[in-house]
Amino acid sequence: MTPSPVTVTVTGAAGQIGYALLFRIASGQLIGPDIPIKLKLLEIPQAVTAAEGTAMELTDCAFPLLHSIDVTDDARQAFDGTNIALLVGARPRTQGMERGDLLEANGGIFKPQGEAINAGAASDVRVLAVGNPANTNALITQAHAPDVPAERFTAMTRLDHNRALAQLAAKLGVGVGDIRKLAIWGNHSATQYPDLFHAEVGGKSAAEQVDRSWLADEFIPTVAKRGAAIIDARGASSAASAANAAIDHVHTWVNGTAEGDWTSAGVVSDGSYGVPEGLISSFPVVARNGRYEIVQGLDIDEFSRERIDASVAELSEERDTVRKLGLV
Ligand SMILES: NC(=O)C1=CN([C@@H]2O[C@H](COP(=O)(O)OP(=O)(O)OC[C@H]3O[C@@H](n4cnc5c(N)ncnc54)[C@H](O)[C@@H]3O)[C@@H](O)[C@H]2O)C=CC1
Ligand SMILES: O=C([O-])CC(=O)C(=O)O
Repeated sequence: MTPSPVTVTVTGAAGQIGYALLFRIASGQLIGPDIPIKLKLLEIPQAVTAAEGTAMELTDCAFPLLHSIDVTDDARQAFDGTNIALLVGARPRTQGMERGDLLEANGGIFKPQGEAINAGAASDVRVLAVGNPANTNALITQAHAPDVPAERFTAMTRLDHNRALAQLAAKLGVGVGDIRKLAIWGNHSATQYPDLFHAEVGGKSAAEQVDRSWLADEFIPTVAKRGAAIIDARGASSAASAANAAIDHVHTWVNGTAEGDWTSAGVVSDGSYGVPEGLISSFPVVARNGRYEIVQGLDIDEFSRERIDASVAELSEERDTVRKLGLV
């Protein structure tokens, strides 16, 4: 028997991540290879025609799993019945814009989307904020969807996680598949903390296999500033790697992490590791029974503590700013 279709909403569908993401979703890579997909694409009015063009190309792929495609500029319609909401469309920072201006502009996008999710999404909805500032955009969305359990709102730090895996694998001359238990903590920003102290390579501590100066002066800044390095090189921000990470995030959420491993995701803090309750911060997480859970009981040394605290302080400041703006 064919499983019933899953409805996936993608915002910012006409953007560069949207173009790298939609074809992979429609081909069955988001959840599983047998599950039909109903796509709902949300764009601003000026970009609806471009999104319709992408929808025409999706049709032309004749993907067996692609059940239907709706394109709209109406958030209520886009999130009606949605099971998985990928919030990609966001207001980018432009010249002269302060952080507060950026948060306010994004509040104008994510608040109505939260309300629309609250009003019409399926009862099992899962939400991933990709658009930056991803953690605080997820928080704003969650604040406006009080009827949806808070744990369903997440922010994407899987790209940072994947970047960290690739950097460590190259350094040690191993495959990314040989690395376990790496973690990104905090904000999806340059303050994030990629943590090797619990990571294992070949069953041994990763931190013990690299020297401290490489870890502190090369690994951490390379991972944390990778987004900016891509913009410098490409003249545009990461798109295919971001789409890939969004696929990974949802696939793991639905299908689970491997035994003895974990991944990284921005999830609502329950106060673990001193991260204020309610902030959407990246943690090491396992996915079990369709839920992301924060890995508990890790020892955090002084080196890690300082860096986690600095990134979490930035998240708290962002929350204070959006509170003052009445957005949460
Ligand atoms: N969390 C992460 O790891 C990463 C996040 N990003 C972020 O993802 C976001 C999207 O990136 P790109 O696709 O490259 O940007 P883009 O500028 O190519 O596309 C964004 C699209 O969003 C649309 N949009 C704007 N407001 C909207 C609204 N209210 N409703 C629906 N659509 C709306 C725009 O019309 C545009 O088509 C950016 O905020 C970027 O900074 C990018 C890479 C990694
Ligand atoms: O800075 C950006 O817009 C892109 C981004 O988040 C990343 O590549 O990590």
